[in-house]
Amino acid sequence: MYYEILDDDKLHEECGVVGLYTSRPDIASQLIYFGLFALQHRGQESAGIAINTGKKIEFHKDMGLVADVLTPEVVDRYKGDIAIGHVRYSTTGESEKQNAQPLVVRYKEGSIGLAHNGNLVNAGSLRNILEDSGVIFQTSTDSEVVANMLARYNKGDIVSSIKNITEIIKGAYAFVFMTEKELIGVRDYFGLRPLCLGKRDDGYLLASESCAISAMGGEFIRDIEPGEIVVINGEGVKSIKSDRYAQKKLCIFEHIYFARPDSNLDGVNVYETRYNSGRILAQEAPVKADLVFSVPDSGTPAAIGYAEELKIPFGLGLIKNRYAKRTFIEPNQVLREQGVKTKLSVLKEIVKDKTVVLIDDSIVRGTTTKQIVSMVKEAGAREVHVRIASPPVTHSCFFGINTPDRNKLIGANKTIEEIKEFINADSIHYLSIEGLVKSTSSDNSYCLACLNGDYPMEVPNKNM
Ligand SMILES: O=P(O)(O)OC[C@H]1O[C@H](OP(=O)(O)OP(=O)(O)O)[C@H](O)[C@@H]1O
Ligand SMILES: NC(=O)CC[C@H](N)C(=O)O
Ligand code: SF4
Ligand SMILES: [Mg+2]
Repeated sequence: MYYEILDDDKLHEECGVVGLYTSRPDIASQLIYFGLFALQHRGQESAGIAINTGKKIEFHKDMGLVADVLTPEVVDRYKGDIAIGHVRYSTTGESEKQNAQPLVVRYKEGSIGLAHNGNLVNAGSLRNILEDSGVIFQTSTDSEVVANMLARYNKGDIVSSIKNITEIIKGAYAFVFMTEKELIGVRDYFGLRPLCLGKRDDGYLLASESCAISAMGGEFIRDIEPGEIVVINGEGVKSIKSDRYAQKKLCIFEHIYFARPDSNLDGVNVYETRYNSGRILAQEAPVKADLVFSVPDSGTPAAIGYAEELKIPFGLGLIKNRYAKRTFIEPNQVLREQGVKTKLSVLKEIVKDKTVVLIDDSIVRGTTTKQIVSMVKEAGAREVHVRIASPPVTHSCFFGINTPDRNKLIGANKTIEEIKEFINADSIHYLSIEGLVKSTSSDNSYCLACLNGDYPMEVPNKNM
Protein backbone atom coordinates (compact mmCIF):
# COMPACT_ATOMS: atom_id res chain seq x y z
CA MET A 1 0.00 0.00 0.00
CA TYR A 2 1.24 3.49 -0.77
CA TYR A 3 0.93 6.07 1.96
CA GLU A 4 1.25 9.71 1.24
CA ILE A 5 2.25 12.67 3.33
CA LEU A 6 0.26 15.85 2.82
CA ASP A 7 2.99 18.36 3.02
CA ASP A 8 6.27 16.70 2.30
CA ASP A 9 8.18 19.88 1.51
CA LYS A 10 7.60 21.18 4.98
CA LEU A 11 9.86 20.64 7.90
CA HIS A 12 8.61 18.24 10.47
CA GLU A 13 8.73 18.27 14.23
CA GLU A 14 6.85 17.92 17.48
CA CYS A 15 3.89 19.05 19.49
CA GLY A 16 2.89 18.74 23.13
CA VAL A 17 -0.46 17.65 24.54
CA VAL A 18 -2.03 17.72 27.99
CA GLY A 19 -5.36 16.60 29.41
CA LEU A 20 -7.14 16.99 32.72
CA TYR A 21 -10.15 15.46 34.46
CA THR A 22 -10.82 17.30 37.71
CA SER A 23 -13.33 17.96 40.44
CA ARG A 24 -11.91 21.52 40.63
CA PRO A 25 -13.32 23.35 37.58
CA ASP A 26 -12.13 26.63 39.06
CA ILE A 27 -8.45 25.76 38.53
CA ALA A 28 -8.68 23.63 35.38
CA SER A 29 -7.54 26.32 32.92
CA GLN A 30 -4.70 27.32 35.18
CA LEU A 31 -3.50 23.72 35.36
CA ILE A 32 -3.64 23.35 31.58
CA TYR A 33 -1.61 26.54 31.36
CA PHE A 34 1.04 25.12 33.71
CA GLY A 35 1.18 21.86 31.75
CA LEU A 36 1.51 23.57 28.38
CA PHE A 37 4.08 25.98 29.74
CA ALA A 38 6.20 22.98 30.77
CA LEU A 39 5.85 21.60 27.21
CA GLN A 40 6.62 24.86 25.42
CA HIS A 41 9.87 23.39 24.06
CA ARG A 42 7.79 20.94 21.97
CA GLY A 43 6.06 23.59 19.89
CA GLN A 44 6.12 27.34 19.73
CA GLU A 45 3.89 28.21 16.82
CA SER A 46 0.47 28.09 18.43
CA ALA A 47 -1.20 27.09 21.68
CA GLY A 48 -4.71 26.35 22.79
CA ILE A 49 -7.15 24.93 25.29
CA ALA A 50 -10.52 23.17 24.99
CA ILE A 51 -12.66 22.84 28.10
CA ASN A 52 -16.02 21.41 29.08
CA THR A 53 -17.75 24.37 30.67
CA GLY A 54 -20.83 22.36 31.59
CA LYS A 55 -22.91 23.59 28.70
CA LYS A 56 -20.54 22.67 25.89
CA ILE A 57 -16.90 22.27 24.94
CA GLU A 58 -15.48 25.73 24.47
CA PHE A 59 -12.03 26.53 23.16
CA HIS A 60 -9.48 29.25 22.79
CA LYS A 61 -6.42 29.01 20.55
CA ASP A 62 -4.13 31.29 18.64
CA MET A 63 -0.67 31.67 17.14
CA GLY A 64 2.05 32.36 19.69
CA LEU A 65 3.57 31.07 22.88
CA VAL A 66 1.52 29.68 25.74
CA ALA A 67 1.83 32.86 27.79
CA ASP A 68 0.72 34.99 24.83
CA VAL A 69 -2.32 32.88 24.03
CA LEU A 70 -3.53 31.73 27.44
CA THR A 71 -3.49 35.17 29.01
CA PRO A 72 -4.77 35.67 32.58
CA GLU A 73 -8.12 36.85 31.14
CA VAL A 74 -8.48 33.66 29.12
CA VAL A 75 -7.47 31.48 32.06
CA ASP A 76 -10.01 33.30 34.24
CA ARG A 77 -12.78 33.04 31.68
CA TYR A 78 -12.93 29.25 31.33
CA LYS A 79 -13.93 26.93 34.16
CA GLY A 80 -14.65 23.26 33.61
CA ASP A 81 -14.13 19.69 34.74
CA ILE A 82 -12.50 18.27 31.60
CA ALA A 83 -9.90 20.09 29.54
CA ILE A 84 -7.17 19.46 26.99
CA GLY A 85 -4.35 21.64 25.69
CA HIS A 86 -1.89 21.74 22.82
CA VAL A 87 1.32 23.45 21.74
CA ARG A 88 2.04 23.08 18.03
CA TYR A 89 4.89 22.78 15.68
CA SER A 90 3.22 22.13 12.34
CA THR A 91 3.97 18.93 10.46
CA THR A 92 1.00 18.62 8.13
CA GLY A 93 -0.78 21.86 7.35
CA GLU A 94 0.50 25.41 7.42
CA SER A 95 1.57 27.27 10.53
CA GLU A 96 -1.57 29.38 10.79
CA LYS A 97 -4.31 30.08 13.30
CA GLN A 98 -6.85 27.93 11.53
CA ASN A 99 -4.64 24.88 12.04
CA ALA A 100 -3.98 25.52 15.73
CA GLN A 101 -5.20 22.85 18.16
CA PRO A 102 -7.14 21.57 20.06
CA LEU A 103 -9.69 20.89 17.34
CA VAL A 104 -13.32 20.83 18.46
CA VAL A 105 -16.01 19.25 16.30
CA ARG A 106 -19.70 19.39 17.03
CA TYR A 107 -21.93 16.59 15.77
CA LYS A 108 -25.24 14.89 16.47
CA GLU A 109 -24.19 13.24 19.72
CA GLY A 110 -22.36 16.24 21.20
CA SER A 111 -18.86 17.60 20.87
CA ILE A 112 -15.39 16.09 20.69
CA GLY A 113 -12.14 17.90 21.39
CA LEU A 114 -8.86 16.53 20.15
CA ALA A 115 -5.16 17.38 20.48
CA HIS A 116 -2.51 15.49 18.52
CA ASN A 117 1.22 15.01 18.74
CA GLY A 118 2.64 13.12 15.80
CA ASN A 119 2.07 12.79 12.11
CA LEU A 120 -0.18 10.47 10.12
CA VAL A 121 1.35 9.05 6.97
CA ASN A 122 -1.95 8.15 5.32
CA ALA A 123 -3.85 11.33 6.18
CA GLY A 124 -3.84 12.48 2.54
CA SER A 125 -5.58 9.42 1.16
CA LEU A 126 -8.06 9.32 4.05
CA ARG A 127 -8.83 12.96 3.49
CA ASN A 128 -9.46 12.32 -0.21
CA ILE A 129 -11.91 9.56 0.62
CA LEU A 130 -13.74 11.78 3.10
CA GLU A 131 -13.83 14.73 0.70
CA ASP A 132 -15.18 12.51 -2.07
CA SER A 133 -18.05 11.64 0.22
CA GLY A 134 -18.84 15.30 0.83
CA VAL A 135 -16.94 16.11 4.02
CA ILE A 136 -15.74 19.71 4.27
CA PHE A 137 -12.51 20.39 6.14
CA GLN A 138 -11.85 23.52 8.18
CA THR A 139 -8.08 23.02 8.44
CA SER A 140 -5.28 21.47 6.40
CA THR A 141 -3.96 19.30 9.24
CA ASP A 142 -3.74 15.53 9.36
CA SER A 143 -5.34 15.67 12.80
CA GLU A 144 -8.67 16.92 11.45
CA VAL A 145 -9.03 13.70 9.48
CA VAL A 146 -9.33 11.90 12.81
CA ALA A 147 -11.72 14.49 14.24
CA ASN A 148 -13.91 14.10 11.19
CA MET A 149 -13.87 10.34 11.18
CA LEU A 150 -14.86 10.37 14.84
CA ALA A 151 -17.74 12.77 14.36
CA ARG A 152 -18.91 10.83 11.36
CA TYR A 153 -18.68 7.28 12.63
CA ASN A 154 -19.33 7.66 16.35
CA LYS A 155 -22.72 6.23 17.20
CA GLY A 156 -22.51 6.94 20.90
CA ASP A 157 -19.65 4.66 21.91
CA ILE A 158 -16.67 6.91 21.45
CA VAL A 159 -14.14 4.39 22.72
CA SER A 160 -15.13 1.78 20.10
CA SER A 161 -15.03 4.46 17.46
CA ILE A 162 -11.54 5.51 18.49
CA LYS A 163 -10.45 1.88 18.48
CA ASN A 164 -11.82 1.43 14.95
CA ILE A 165 -10.09 4.57 13.77
CA THR A 166 -6.74 3.41 15.14
CA GLU A 167 -7.09 0.41 12.82
CA ILE A 168 -7.28 2.77 9.86
CA ILE A 169 -4.84 5.57 10.56
CA LYS A 170 -1.12 4.96 10.06
CA GLY A 171 1.71 6.92 11.55
CA ALA A 172 2.68 8.41 14.86
CA TYR A 173 0.23 9.72 17.38
CA ALA A 174 -0.29 10.57 20.97
CA PHE A 175 -3.86 11.86 21.15
CA VAL A 176 -5.87 13.37 23.94
CA PHE A 177 -9.60 13.44 23.25
CA MET A 178 -12.39 14.91 25.34
CA THR A 179 -16.15 14.74 25.29
CA GLU A 180 -18.57 16.32 27.76
CA LYS A 181 -18.14 13.16 29.86
CA GLU A 182 -14.65 11.81 29.52
CA LEU A 183 -11.00 12.39 28.87
CA ILE A 184 -9.28 9.83 26.63
CA GLY A 185 -5.61 9.24 25.84
CA VAL A 186 -4.35 7.12 22.95
CA ARG A 187 -0.83 6.16 21.95
CA ASP A 188 0.03 4.61 18.58
CA TYR A 189 0.91 0.95 18.21
CA PHE A 190 4.65 1.57 18.21
CA GLY A 191 4.59 4.18 20.95
CA LEU A 192 6.51 6.50 18.64
CA ARG A 193 5.33 9.54 20.60
CA PRO A 194 5.31 9.61 24.39
CA LEU A 195 2.22 9.99 26.57
CA CYS A 196 1.87 9.51 30.31
CA LEU A 197 -0.71 9.44 33.05
CA GLY A 198 -0.60 11.34 36.31
CA LYS A 199 -2.78 11.95 39.32
CA ARG A 200 -3.79 14.87 41.51
CA ASP A 201 -5.98 14.79 44.59
CA ASP A 202 -8.79 16.23 42.51
CA GLY A 203 -8.39 14.09 39.41
CA TYR A 204 -6.21 12.73 36.62
CA LEU A 205 -3.76 14.13 34.12
CA LEU A 206 -2.40 13.15 30.73
CA ALA A 207 0.70 14.70 29.21
CA SER A 208 3.30 14.20 26.49
CA GLU A 209 6.07 14.32 29.08
CA SER A 210 6.28 13.68 32.79
CA CYS A 211 7.72 17.18 33.38
CA ALA A 212 4.23 18.52 32.60
CA ILE A 213 2.62 16.19 35.14
CA SER A 214 4.89 17.70 37.80
CA ALA A 215 4.19 21.21 36.56
CA MET A 216 0.46 20.53 36.94
CA GLY A 217 0.99 19.58 40.56
CA GLY A 218 0.48 15.91 39.85
CA GLU A 219 2.20 12.67 40.57
CA PHE A 220 3.40 10.52 37.69
CA ILE A 221 1.56 7.19 37.58
CA ARG A 222 2.81 5.48 34.42
CA ASP A 223 3.40 5.74 30.68
CA ILE A 224 0.54 4.89 28.38
CA GLU A 225 1.49 1.71 26.55
CA PRO A 226 1.84 1.52 22.78
CA GLY A 227 -1.61 0.87 21.30
CA GLU A 228 -3.33 1.53 24.63
CA ILE A 229 -6.45 3.66 25.10
CA VAL A 230 -7.10 5.10 28.57
CA VAL A 231 -10.52 6.44 29.43
CA ILE A 232 -10.90 8.73 32.42
CA ASN A 233 -14.34 9.59 33.75
CA GLY A 234 -16.30 9.74 37.00
CA GLU A 235 -15.57 6.07 37.60
CA GLY A 236 -11.80 6.46 37.45
CA VAL A 237 -9.32 5.23 34.84
CA LYS A 238 -10.07 2.37 32.48
CA SER A 239 -7.44 0.92 30.20
CA ILE A 240 -8.10 -0.79 26.89
CA LYS A 241 -4.97 -2.56 25.76
CA SER A 242 -4.30 -3.45 22.18
CA ASP A 243 -4.27 -7.09 21.15
CA ARG A 244 -2.23 -6.15 18.10
CA TYR A 245 1.44 -6.79 18.78
CA ALA A 246 4.00 -4.26 17.68
CA GLN A 247 7.45 -3.83 19.11
CA LYS A 248 7.78 -0.60 21.06
CA LYS A 249 9.57 2.03 18.99
CA LEU A 250 9.74 5.26 20.95
CA CYS A 251 11.38 7.98 18.84
CA ILE A 252 15.05 8.09 19.87
CA PHE A 253 15.07 11.81 19.08
CA GLU A 254 12.85 12.35 22.11
CA HIS A 255 15.92 11.39 24.13
CA ILE A 256 18.49 13.07 21.90
CA TYR A 257 16.81 16.44 21.63
CA PHE A 258 13.06 16.91 22.02
CA ALA A 259 12.12 16.02 25.52
CA ARG A 260 13.05 17.99 28.60
CA PRO A 261 15.94 16.50 30.62
CA ASP A 262 13.75 16.19 33.72
CA SER A 263 11.23 14.01 31.89
CA ASN A 264 11.16 10.23 32.09
CA LEU A 265 10.06 8.46 28.93
CA ASP A 266 9.01 4.83 29.16
CA GLY A 267 10.93 4.55 32.40
CA VAL A 268 14.12 6.21 31.16
CA ASN A 269 15.30 9.61 32.35
CA VAL A 270 16.23 11.96 29.52
CA TYR A 271 19.07 13.70 31.36
CA GLU A 272 20.70 10.39 32.22
CA THR A 273 20.50 9.21 28.62
CA ARG A 274 22.13 12.41 27.39
CA TYR A 275 24.80 12.30 30.09
CA ASN A 276 25.57 8.64 29.27
CA SER A 277 25.71 9.46 25.57
CA GLY A 278 28.48 11.96 26.36
CA ARG A 279 30.45 9.41 28.38
CA ILE A 280 30.16 6.79 25.65
CA LEU A 281 31.09 9.36 23.01
CA ALA A 282 34.23 10.13 25.02
CA GLN A 283 35.13 6.43 25.04
CA GLU A 284 34.51 6.17 21.31
CA ALA A 285 36.21 9.43 20.29
CA PRO A 286 38.47 10.89 22.96
CA VAL A 287 40.53 14.00 22.36
CA LYS A 288 43.20 15.84 24.37
CA ALA A 289 41.85 19.26 25.11
CA ASP A 290 41.86 22.13 27.62
CA LEU A 291 38.11 22.60 27.81
CA VAL A 292 34.83 20.88 26.98
CA PHE A 293 31.76 22.99 26.39
CA SER A 294 28.31 22.48 24.96
CA VAL A 295 25.97 24.08 22.51
CA PRO A 296 23.30 24.96 25.06
CA ASP A 297 20.79 23.81 26.03
CA SER A 298 20.34 20.40 24.53
CA GLY A 299 24.08 19.61 24.22
CA THR A 300 24.85 20.29 27.88
CA PRO A 301 24.18 16.94 29.61
CA ALA A 302 26.26 15.11 26.97
CA ALA A 303 29.09 17.63 27.37
CA ILE A 304 29.13 17.09 31.12
CA GLY A 305 29.33 13.32 30.55
CA TYR A 306 32.09 13.72 27.96
CA ALA A 307 34.16 16.00 30.20
CA GLU A 308 33.77 13.78 33.26
CA GLU A 309 34.75 10.65 31.36
CA LEU A 310 38.00 12.23 30.11
CA LYS A 311 38.61 14.37 33.20
CA ILE A 312 38.80 17.54 31.14
CA PRO A 313 37.31 20.72 32.68
CA PHE A 314 33.75 21.50 31.58
CA GLY A 315 32.98 25.19 31.15
CA LEU A 316 30.62 27.59 29.46
CA GLY A 317 32.09 28.52 26.11
CA LEU A 318 28.78 29.66 24.69
CA ILE A 319 26.18 31.78 26.36
CA LYS A 320 22.60 31.39 25.31
CA ASN A 321 20.13 34.22 25.31
CA ARG A 322 17.43 32.64 27.42
CA TYR A 323 14.70 34.47 25.54
CA ALA A 324 15.65 32.98 22.17
CA LYS A 325 13.51 30.24 20.69
CA ARG A 326 14.79 26.82 19.69
CA THR A 327 16.35 27.13 16.23
CA PHE A 328 15.75 23.60 15.03
CA ILE A 329 12.01 24.11 15.23
CA GLU A 330 11.76 27.45 13.47
CA PRO A 331 9.64 26.96 10.39
CA ASN A 332 11.97 28.35 7.73
CA GLN A 333 15.66 28.53 6.95
CA VAL A 334 16.03 32.33 7.09
CA LEU A 335 14.56 32.49 10.57
CA ARG A 336 16.58 29.48 11.63
CA GLU A 337 19.93 31.02 10.62
CA GLN A 338 19.11 34.32 12.21
CA GLY A 339 18.06 32.36 15.27
CA VAL A 340 21.55 30.95 15.79
CA LYS A 341 23.14 34.41 15.73
CA THR A 342 20.75 36.06 18.10
CA LYS A 343 20.74 33.07 20.38
CA LEU A 344 24.35 32.17 21.09
CA SER A 345 27.47 34.18 21.80
CA VAL A 346 31.00 32.99 22.56
CA LEU A 347 32.69 33.70 25.88
CA LYS A 348 35.98 34.90 24.38
CA GLU A 349 37.81 34.98 27.70
CA ILE A 350 37.11 31.29 28.20
CA VAL A 351 37.96 29.88 24.75
CA LYS A 352 40.89 32.10 23.70
CA ASP A 353 44.12 30.17 22.98
CA LYS A 354 42.57 26.88 24.06
CA THR A 355 42.03 23.55 22.38
CA VAL A 356 38.34 23.01 22.89
CA VAL A 357 35.81 20.21 22.45
CA LEU A 358 32.44 21.44 21.31
CA ILE A 359 29.56 19.07 22.05
CA ASP A 360 26.13 19.17 20.48
CA ASP A 361 23.35 16.62 20.61
CA SER A 362 22.75 16.43 16.86
CA ILE A 363 23.47 17.94 13.48
CA VAL A 364 20.50 18.10 11.16
CA ARG A 365 21.17 20.66 8.47
CA GLY A 366 24.53 21.78 9.82
CA THR A 367 23.55 25.46 10.02
CA THR A 368 24.06 25.71 13.76
CA THR A 369 27.37 23.84 13.96
CA LYS A 370 29.02 25.64 11.05
CA GLN A 371 28.19 29.04 12.46
CA ILE A 372 29.27 28.11 15.96
CA VAL A 373 32.63 26.70 14.92
CA SER A 374 33.37 29.89 13.04
CA MET A 375 32.32 32.03 16.02
CA VAL A 376 34.54 30.00 18.37
CA LYS A 377 37.53 30.27 16.03
CA GLU A 378 37.03 34.00 15.62
CA ALA A 379 37.08 34.24 19.40
CA GLY A 380 40.64 32.84 19.36
CA ALA A 381 40.31 29.11 20.07
CA ARG A 382 43.42 27.21 18.96
CA GLU A 383 41.64 24.04 17.85
CA VAL A 384 37.94 23.17 17.75
CA HIS A 385 37.03 19.48 17.96
CA VAL A 386 33.38 18.74 17.39
CA ARG A 387 31.71 15.76 19.05
CA ILE A 388 28.07 14.94 18.33
CA ALA A 389 26.12 12.87 20.84
CA SER A 390 24.08 11.05 18.19
CA PRO A 391 24.81 9.39 14.82
CA PRO A 392 24.47 11.30 11.52
CA VAL A 393 20.85 11.98 10.51
CA THR A 394 20.68 10.29 7.11
CA HIS A 395 16.96 9.77 6.49
CA SER A 396 13.78 11.83 6.67
CA CYS A 397 11.26 11.37 9.42
CA PHE A 398 7.60 10.91 8.55
CA PHE A 399 6.42 10.66 12.13
CA GLY A 400 6.34 14.24 13.27
CA ILE A 401 9.81 15.71 13.49
CA ASN A 402 11.61 18.45 11.76
CA THR A 403 13.86 16.55 9.38
CA PRO A 404 13.47 17.95 5.89
CA ASP A 405 13.96 16.06 2.60
CA ARG A 406 17.09 14.00 2.50
CA ASN A 407 18.79 16.51 0.23
CA LYS A 408 18.80 19.02 3.09
CA LEU A 409 20.24 16.59 5.62
CA ILE A 410 23.97 17.12 5.82
CA GLY A 411 24.48 13.55 7.10
CA ALA A 412 22.79 12.13 4.00
CA ASN A 413 24.79 14.16 1.53
CA LYS A 414 28.31 14.49 2.86
CA THR A 415 30.85 12.06 4.24
CA ILE A 416 32.15 12.66 7.77
CA GLU A 417 35.34 14.10 6.26
CA GLU A 418 33.29 16.46 4.06
CA ILE A 419 31.23 17.54 7.06
CA LYS A 420 34.45 18.31 8.94
CA GLU A 421 35.58 20.47 6.00
CA PHE A 422 32.17 22.12 5.66
CA ILE A 423 31.96 23.16 9.29
CA ASN A 424 35.70 23.92 9.36
CA ALA A 425 36.43 21.89 12.50
CA ASP A 426 39.79 20.34 13.44
CA SER A 427 38.05 17.01 13.92
CA ILE A 428 34.51 15.67 14.15
CA HIS A 429 33.08 12.42 15.55
CA TYR A 430 29.52 11.22 15.92
CA LEU A 431 28.26 8.76 18.52
CA SER A 432 27.65 5.27 17.09
CA ILE A 433 24.14 3.82 16.89
CA GLU A 434 25.15 1.11 19.39
CA GLY A 435 26.53 3.77 21.74
CA LEU A 436 23.32 5.76 21.49
CA VAL A 437 21.11 2.79 22.29
CA LYS A 438 23.42 1.80 25.15
CA SER A 439 23.14 5.31 26.58
CA THR A 440 19.43 4.71 27.32
CA SER A 441 20.46 1.90 29.75
CA SER A 442 17.24 0.03 29.05
CA ASP A 443 15.85 -2.91 27.13
CA ASN A 444 13.43 -0.63 25.27
CA SER A 445 13.66 -0.71 21.51
CA TYR A 446 13.61 2.59 19.69
CA CYS A 447 12.76 4.02 16.32
CA LEU A 448 16.13 4.82 14.74
CA ALA A 449 14.82 5.28 11.22
CA CYS A 450 16.31 8.71 10.56
CA LEU A 451 19.68 7.27 11.56
CA ASN A 452 19.57 3.91 9.77
CA GLY A 453 16.62 3.96 7.35
CA ASP A 454 14.85 1.13 9.18
CA TYR A 455 11.28 2.52 9.39
CA PRO A 456 8.84 0.78 11.72
CA MET A 457 6.12 0.95 9.03
CA GLU A 458 5.74 1.62 5.35
CA VAL A 459 6.49 5.26 4.51
CA PRO A 460 5.88 7.31 1.36
CA ASN A 461 9.38 7.36 -0.10
CA LYS A 462 12.38 6.41 1.95
CA ASN A 463 14.74 8.15 -0.42
CA MET A 464 12.91 11.44 -0.28
O1 LIG B 1 22.11 21.13 12.47
P1 LIG B 1 21.05 22.15 12.63
O2 LIG B 1 19.98 22.00 11.61
O3 LIG B 1 21.58 23.51 12.60
O4 LIG B 1 20.24 21.92 13.96
C1 LIG B 1 20.71 21.22 15.06
C2 LIG B 1 20.68 22.09 16.30
O5 LIG B 1 19.35 22.48 16.59
C3 LIG B 1 19.01 22.06 17.90
O6 LIG B 1 19.21 23.04 18.89
P2 LIG B 1 18.22 24.26 19.16
O7 LIG B 1 19.01 25.48 19.04
O8 LIG B 1 17.01 24.16 18.31
O9 LIG B 1 17.62 24.03 20.63
P3 LIG B 1 18.28 23.91 22.08
O10 LIG B 1 18.62 25.30 22.54
O11 LIG B 1 17.23 23.31 22.93
O12 LIG B 1 19.48 23.06 21.98
C4 LIG B 1 19.92 20.91 18.19
O13 LIG B 1 20.13 20.74 19.58
C5 LIG B 1 21.18 21.33 17.51
O14 LIG B 1 21.92 22.20 18.33
N1 LIG C 1 4.15 18.29 15.63
C1 LIG C 1 3.01 17.69 15.80
O1 LIG C 1 2.88 16.72 16.54
C2 LIG C 1 1.89 18.27 14.97
C3 LIG C 1 0.57 17.55 15.01
C4 LIG C 1 -0.17 17.64 13.70
N2 LIG C 1 0.38 16.73 12.73
C5 LIG C 1 -0.18 19.07 13.17
O2 LIG C 1 0.54 19.39 12.25
O3 LIG C 1 -0.89 19.88 13.69
S1 SF4 D 1 12.53 8.66 12.18
FE1 SF4 D 1 13.87 9.59 13.74
S2 SF4 D 1 12.84 11.43 14.39
FE2 SF4 D 1 11.34 10.18 13.30
S3 SF4 D 1 10.30 8.99 14.88
FE3 SF4 D 1 11.99 7.74 14.14
S4 SF4 D 1 13.72 8.27 15.48
FE4 SF4 D 1 12.18 9.84 15.74
MG1 LIG E 1 20.80 22.60 20.41
